[in-house]
Amino acid sequence: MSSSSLTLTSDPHHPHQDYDRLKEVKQFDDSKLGVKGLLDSGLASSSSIPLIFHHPPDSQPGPISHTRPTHTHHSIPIVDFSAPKPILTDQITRAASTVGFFQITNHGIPLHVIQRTLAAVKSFNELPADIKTAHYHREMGRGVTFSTNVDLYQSKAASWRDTLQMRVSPVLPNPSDIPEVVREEVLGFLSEGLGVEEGRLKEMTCLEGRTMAAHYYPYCPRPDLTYGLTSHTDPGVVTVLVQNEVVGLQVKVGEEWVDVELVEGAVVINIGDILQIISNDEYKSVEHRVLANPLQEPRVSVAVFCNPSNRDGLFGPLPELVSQEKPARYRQFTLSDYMQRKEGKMTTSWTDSNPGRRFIGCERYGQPGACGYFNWFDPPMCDRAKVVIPGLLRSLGRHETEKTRDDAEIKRLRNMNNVLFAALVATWCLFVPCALMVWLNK
Ligand SMILES: O=C(O)CCC(=O)C(=O)O
Ligand SMILES: [Fe+2]
Repeated sequence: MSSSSLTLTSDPHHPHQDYDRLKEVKQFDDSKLGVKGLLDSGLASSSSIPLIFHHPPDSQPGPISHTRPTHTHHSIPIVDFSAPKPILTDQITRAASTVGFFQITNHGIPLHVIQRTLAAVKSFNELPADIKTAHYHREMGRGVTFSTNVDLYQSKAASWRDTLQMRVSPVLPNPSDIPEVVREEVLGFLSEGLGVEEGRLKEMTCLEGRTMAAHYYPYCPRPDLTYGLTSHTDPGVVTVLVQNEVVGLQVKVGEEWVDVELVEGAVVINIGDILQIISNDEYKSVEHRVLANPLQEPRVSVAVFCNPSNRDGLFGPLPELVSQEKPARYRQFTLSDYMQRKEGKMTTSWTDSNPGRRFIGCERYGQPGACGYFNWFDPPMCDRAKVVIPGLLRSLGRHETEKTRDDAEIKRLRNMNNVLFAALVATWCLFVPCALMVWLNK
């Protein structure tokens, strides 16, 4: 679909009589324009953005100051990585067990590497629309997706952001993938801060499943109505993030939303849900969000999520952190179960147009009241497979019906056989004594 044939409702007071949100979300997604394309095609004006991006009035951010950061009672700790080890362990442990976020400086990653990475993400998002649309899809099984909001069909309102997501482990496509060194060291400190062996988290494959999300937050004409990224916690072990010079990331500390201050060259680290569980609640996975960008300059960030790569092993609070005074707060779970619960259930489609193609969707997808989350896991099927597979399935179905009919017939004949045999036996039982009597009476 081209931008000229895309019409999206904008006015919240006069929505089109038959405004169908899911239909408009799908039209927008099928257009493959992304938020940046929407903006460039003039489908969002200085005073309005499409209704699919409007968050419910009670959760809208309201007026946003162009001169943030705002002053709050709290701030996100900045840890100087060149400090002596005991100080580092203390600072990182303290941050991880309170606000769940910290920034590190003097980590040894050259500033130009960070800047180059962010510049590459910006350039990709600013490529001509026809080149970018070729990359736009949300099939997670391919390892790379580019789309507006990974949870576009799951959330109640879309957010003003396009994301390129990549699985970067076990094979790292780019050897200069920045945050690795830091990530390894930081995990070492976090293990030590927990009082467990330095390599403990690494041993549990906590570092090995890595996904990178490169976010692009273009200028939003109505940042008071929508978000760049809604409030969430990260599901994994830790997230390592670099951001450009446009603010927007906020962390919830108590009842306050605290801006993550811009520190040139710093790397932001936050604790994810799995580390909170493994640490038996010593470390905190804290809610954070990104405000829609009110500035002409786009906000760019690159996050690397570290997850255990062993999806079928059991995870839970480390035994050395469980005691009578501090019993286990969580039971053991496998990562597959955990992710399915978080993301939705993997199901295989058997429709004629997508026979055998797997998708991830919320339970009861398509039924009234269900969440509407749907994501193909497998790539699209070729036309020949769409003809051949349903044909084979129909033929299999026919054979199964015939087999069921044959089985029923065999059963009927067996029963009849049994009846006849019983009749034969009965006849013989009557005939033999009769014949014997006749013979004896002779
Ligand atoms: O863009 C950002 O600064 C935050 C990204 C984030 O929180 C995420 O991808 O989970
Ligand atoms: Fe996050």
